[in-house]
Amino acid sequence: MFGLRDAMFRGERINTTEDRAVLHTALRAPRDAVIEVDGENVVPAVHAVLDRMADFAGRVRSGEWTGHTGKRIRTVVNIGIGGSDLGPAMAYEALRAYTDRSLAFRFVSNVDGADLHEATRDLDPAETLFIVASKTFTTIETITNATSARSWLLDALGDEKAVARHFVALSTNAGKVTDFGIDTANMFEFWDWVGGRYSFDSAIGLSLMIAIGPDRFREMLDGFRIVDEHFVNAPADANAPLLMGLLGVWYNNFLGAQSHAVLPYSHYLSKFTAYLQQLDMESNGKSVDREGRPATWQTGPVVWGTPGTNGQHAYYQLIHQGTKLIPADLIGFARPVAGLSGGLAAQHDLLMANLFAQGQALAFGRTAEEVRAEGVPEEQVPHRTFRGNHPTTTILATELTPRCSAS
Ligand SMILES: O=P(O)(O)OC[C@H]1O[C@](O)(CO)[C@@H](O)[C@@H]1O
Repeated sequence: MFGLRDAMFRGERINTTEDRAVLHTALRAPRDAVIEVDGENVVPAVHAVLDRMADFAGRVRSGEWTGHTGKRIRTVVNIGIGGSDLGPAMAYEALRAYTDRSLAFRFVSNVDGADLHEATRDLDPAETLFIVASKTFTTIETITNATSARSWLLDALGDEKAVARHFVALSTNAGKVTDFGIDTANMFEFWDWVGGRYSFDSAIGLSLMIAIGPDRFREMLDGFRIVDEHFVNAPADANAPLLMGLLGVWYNNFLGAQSHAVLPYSHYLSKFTAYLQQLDMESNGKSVDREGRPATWQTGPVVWGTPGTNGQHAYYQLIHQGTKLIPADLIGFARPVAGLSGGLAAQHDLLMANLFAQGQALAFGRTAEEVRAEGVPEEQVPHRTFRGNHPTTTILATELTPRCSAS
């Protein structure tokens, strides 16, 4: 495992089926780092794109970048799917408290025309910027939605030249971007060594950078880097990514768990589990090993969950009292986000009390004796008993900030 980890950080082609490096970690490397792919240091190119993104994001945020008619951009619509949607959409929600509230952001992914319709029906085309996010620029959903968005814009503005002010592309494929009709001057590139599901701190994060600003975006990259360095340097028995991975192997293969619940006690993390589903299930959705031989072990669980406390009133019953073993991660923050005040900030204590109570109940359950001691009639005792001993991990941070969100 450590050998593969180190090969990954060195930029070796550990993705053997696509013969590629797996180097999303280079996206958050400091300016003076040297990370080579095929003998070329990729860090200067990473920072050149980050600088271009920062310049563009700054101009949209300040109003200097206007639409074709000279109106200020008011809404940014990201069109993408999979990693080109889930990452920026999740991070935008997570960091909403840090976003420029004078701008609106929408994320369109589904090829169902209703998605684009609902995202644009109340918008003024002259004030709308579309970001077409696609690593390959061949994905049918994204190209279809981008084509429809261009028609929507041109129907209103009636001039092909408007496309240059209202469309930018995020991609590795300059040829396809040009074929689509977006000038490569309006393209922010990334590279084939960035896997789609790991891409939101590449150019794919442009919508997020416009929302939170370049400085906050860089703080987020710092958070990623802290975890990268921890993963490389921490000893095995204190290495959080390693331990969490091993716990997954343990639950799945030795305790027979079929799924893994991720339960954030933060409304801002409402899209976190959906993002993790791609990260984990697209990565581990395999039934052969690296050499193509049938796997004789469980490769990955079904990842699922929604924010607490909503789930408590829906499916927690099955976690506590059902017949299945469902390991769970409970995620919470000591402080509410800065934007909350008064009674709404005070509700944070109630939220966190729920998290701690759930962790306790899942671990220790409620024995028949405890239930009887509460005066529950004997015939009700089996129905009120919780067996406990459900594996959980409680992940606590001080506050949901850009740096912390990446960790
Ligand atoms: O960014 P693209 O090339 O449009 O791909 C979108 C998504 O499709 C996939 O390739 C798989 O369907 C994902 O890995 C990727 O995130």
